[in-house]
Amino acid sequence: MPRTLDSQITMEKTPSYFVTREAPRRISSMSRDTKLIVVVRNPVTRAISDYTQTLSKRPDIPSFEELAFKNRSLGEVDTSWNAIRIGMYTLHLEHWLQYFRLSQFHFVSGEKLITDPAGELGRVQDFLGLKRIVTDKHFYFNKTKGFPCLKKPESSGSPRCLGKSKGRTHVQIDRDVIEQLRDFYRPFNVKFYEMVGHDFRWD
Ligand SMILES: Nc1ncnc2c1ncn2[C@@H]1O[C@H](COP(=O)(O)OS(=O)(=O)O)[C@@H](OP(=O)(O)O)[C@H]1O
Repeated sequence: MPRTLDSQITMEKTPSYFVTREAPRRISSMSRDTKLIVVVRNPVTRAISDYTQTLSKRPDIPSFEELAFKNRSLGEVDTSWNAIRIGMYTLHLEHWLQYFRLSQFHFVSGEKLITDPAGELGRVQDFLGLKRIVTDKHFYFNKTKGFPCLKKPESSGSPRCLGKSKGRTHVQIDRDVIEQLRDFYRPFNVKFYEMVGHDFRWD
């Protein structure tokens, strides 16, 4: 991490920190006061998004259903498949809480980040102790992309949306499979809401 002045904060992100076993120990040995921001979304949608991304790189992988279940008729979900395991947020959080206090975490709703980006980023700025500089006036809804985009990023004068790999059309998954996964995740979600004191309303 680069050195910073007292008036500066340094941010670093990678999607896999939250689910990487060694990450909390390594980060806490670097700084125990680090603030941690985690974007979470409905784990069922997350799993489908994850699969859609992998499929775009490796079109020959088995179907979502084949990977998601050990035994579909018995409803046995394969928790060793990363796309499933990552969405079991309580498992990961419990491990992080051996190194950090819950008050050091802020959980961003992946759903609200799309429907109300300014509101969600307002809460991030509050958590970081920053003035609310990023507000509604920085975003517009891009109908072609189907997502909010930045009106004018700092680095250029023209609007900017996230790239093609963000916001892909998801693979169609059978309704029953989705129901089975919802049932599977429900107890994990409820426990997660209790742990973080916020109901993300994923049901
Ligand atoms: N503004 C805006 N534009 C486009 N996409 C947006 C935006 N805000 C949030 N999202 C959601 O971000 C999802 C992709 O993020 P990833 O988790 O794949 O990113 S990363 O791996 O952490 O870099 C991506 O998930 P998918 O829709 O499943 O592709 C989006 O739903």
